[in-house]
Amino acid sequence: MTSLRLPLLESVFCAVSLGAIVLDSERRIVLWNSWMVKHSGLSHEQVLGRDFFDVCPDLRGGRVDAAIQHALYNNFPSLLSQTLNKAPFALFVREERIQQAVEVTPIAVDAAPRHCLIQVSDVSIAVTREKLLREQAMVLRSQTFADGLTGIANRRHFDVAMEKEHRRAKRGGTPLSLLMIDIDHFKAYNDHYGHQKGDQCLIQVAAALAEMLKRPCDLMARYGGEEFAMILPETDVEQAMLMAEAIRARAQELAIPHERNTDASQLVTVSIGIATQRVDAPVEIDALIGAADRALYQAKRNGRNLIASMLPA
Ligand SMILES: Nc1nc2c(ncn2[C@@H]2O[C@H](COP(=O)(O)OP(=O)(O)OP(=O)(O)O)[C@@H](O)[C@H]2O)c(=O)[nH]1
Repeated sequence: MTSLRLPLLESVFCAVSLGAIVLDSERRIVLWNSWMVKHSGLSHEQVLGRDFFDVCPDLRGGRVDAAIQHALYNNFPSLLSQTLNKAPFALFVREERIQQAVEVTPIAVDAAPRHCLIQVSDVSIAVTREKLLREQAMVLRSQTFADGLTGIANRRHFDVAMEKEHRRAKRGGTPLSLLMIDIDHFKAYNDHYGHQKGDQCLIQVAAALAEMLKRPCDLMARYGGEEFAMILPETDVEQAMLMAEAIRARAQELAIPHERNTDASQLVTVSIGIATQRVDAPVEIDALIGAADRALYQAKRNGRNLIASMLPA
């Protein structure tokens, strides 16, 4: 019976679709199954009886080495973390290195010192699927925070960023400015040139103004239909004024014709409202937004293509 069982066991080991290697207590290879032959390109004859680290020199001193020592000398099994050991063995499928999960288990052997079994599973499909899912999640996340028309940050992104920057400004004792930017007479633009041209105008203005932001914490978002908001951390009133003037000028420089604009240029122009939270006078977010809105209204009332500033109360 025993004489039948050994060849049967060996056949089973060779038939399984994962890598199986058995090492004796001297770390010599006593079993190297067909899966290993197929994917390593090393035949039984080339490996059996040889020192494991002569066959796989790259693994010497690494995590697989430590796991083998644990199994042989401390009788501890190990499961190697996949994130740290993506593909320790040089195993390939169609010239692609196989992503691996490796398990090292001590094995008690009758009348001989302990051996160990190394199991290598191909997890390439799972790893690829996981990577794809992660990428899809990132795309979805960026879509959730991006405006569908202009591609800049949307209102939700603005709300999250505003909360964060407001907290940061309070904690760090730094000023925080908010700009509300609105295209002048945009209803008339749509009526005159059509909604599609209106969309193109929004895309062009959004891209040009967003490009002006150079610091990583600055954010431009589409706040409403034809209204944009800019969060400028660590920016005081004077700096915000300079930025707003540069934005106003940039919008006009785009030279988008707007025959129905009351501005003499007959080009698309923007009005801008500024509100700044001073270091010595912190306010709630709503108060800051309210002040920027009122300032924008003031700029419109004063004639458009203008900038106005309000103190948040
Ligand atoms: N094409 C286009 N138009 C939009 C979009 N969102 C809002 N609008 C239009 O923007 C216009 C905004 O008009 P109003 O709020 O009356 O203001 P306005 O005509 O820009 O005038 P002032 O702001 O006072 O200078 C409306 O006609 C909206 O239909 C959009 O995504 N695409």
